[in-house]
Amino acid sequence: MIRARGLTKTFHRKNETIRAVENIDVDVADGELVAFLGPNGAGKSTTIRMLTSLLTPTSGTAEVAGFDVVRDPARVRARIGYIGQGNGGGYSYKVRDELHNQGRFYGLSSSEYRRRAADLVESLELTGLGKRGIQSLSGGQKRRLDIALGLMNRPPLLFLDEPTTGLDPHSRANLWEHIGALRKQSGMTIVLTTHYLEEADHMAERVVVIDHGRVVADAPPAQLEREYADDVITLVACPADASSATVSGVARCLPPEIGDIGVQSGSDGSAGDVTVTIATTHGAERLPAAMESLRLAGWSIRSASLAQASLDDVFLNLTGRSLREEAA
Ligand SMILES: Nc1ncnc2c1ncn2[C@@H]1O[C@H](COP(=O)(O)OP(=O)(O)OP(=O)(O)O)[C@@H](O)[C@H]1O
Repeated sequence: MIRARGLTKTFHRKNETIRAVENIDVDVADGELVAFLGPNGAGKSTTIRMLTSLLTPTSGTAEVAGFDVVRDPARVRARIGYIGQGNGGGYSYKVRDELHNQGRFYGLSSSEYRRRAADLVESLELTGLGKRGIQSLSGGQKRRLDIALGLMNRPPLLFLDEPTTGLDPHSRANLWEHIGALRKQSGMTIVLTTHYLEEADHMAERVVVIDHGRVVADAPPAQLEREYADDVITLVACPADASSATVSGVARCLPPEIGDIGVQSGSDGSAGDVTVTIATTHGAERLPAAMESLRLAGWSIRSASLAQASLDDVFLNLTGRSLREEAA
């Protein structure tokens, strides 16, 4: 669906040169859901705007839905839906009129756009709102209307630029349910931008991490977490058998291949405890083995916890900065 090579966009403002996107290669297969993840100003929207033919690349090439974005922008636009960051509907218009107008812009016949609008109103839970002015809709309803507008032409490829930013958690979950259902119905390919880590983690099949205009990683979220971050097991133990359990021996009783082991005397609860941390891959599988090894060495386990690697850890390890903190 998408094949971009060396995509670059440089803006010139007064005496300033802004390298918004530098040399991005990206491929998206038919039916995939890919998230572009990165902090504010990373270049996500600029990339999407080049892929949707709204911005001309400074250099590089992109084929989208089979057509070159520079040579054949009209054919690209006929095959995509694009939902930008702002709400697309005109505020003084009514929901149904906006949908019908969108259908007209795409050259659908009157019966076609009426049928399509009715279907989308139903599947995006906008039933009963057709005659409502757009300004009176809630944030979640407005965003669902945006998606309906982007889908009027039945595009095989949908671009969503921060679809859930500004929505409360309930509306975000609800929007995702709708996107998931539409995807199931139509097998649509989706490319979205987000800085919500959980969203990229749970919804996307592949995450393209973008920082300072460059792709710094591109893989399924689980693979990124395996390759660029560790799970951390924390065990708090106390000696069950004082004769064999020594603080200095605690690391030795764990198999060395389990991961990077740290040992500290004491815990929040008691100075007689020992706190063991293990940075490792596949933490969930290794946790029981670590507990068993400690038990066999004469420790009794007071508590065990597992912090699984997240996309924020991935971002931190790749860039030295926390995406979560930057977003906050
Ligand atoms: N039209 C423009 N003129 C000048 N600079 C621009 C223009 N559009 C974007 N930029 C700059 O390019 C860089 C990338 O911006 P872009 O909007 O692509 O980032 P983003 O990752 O989408 O950020 P956000 O998450 O905040 O939307 C930023 O430094 C931005 O200020």
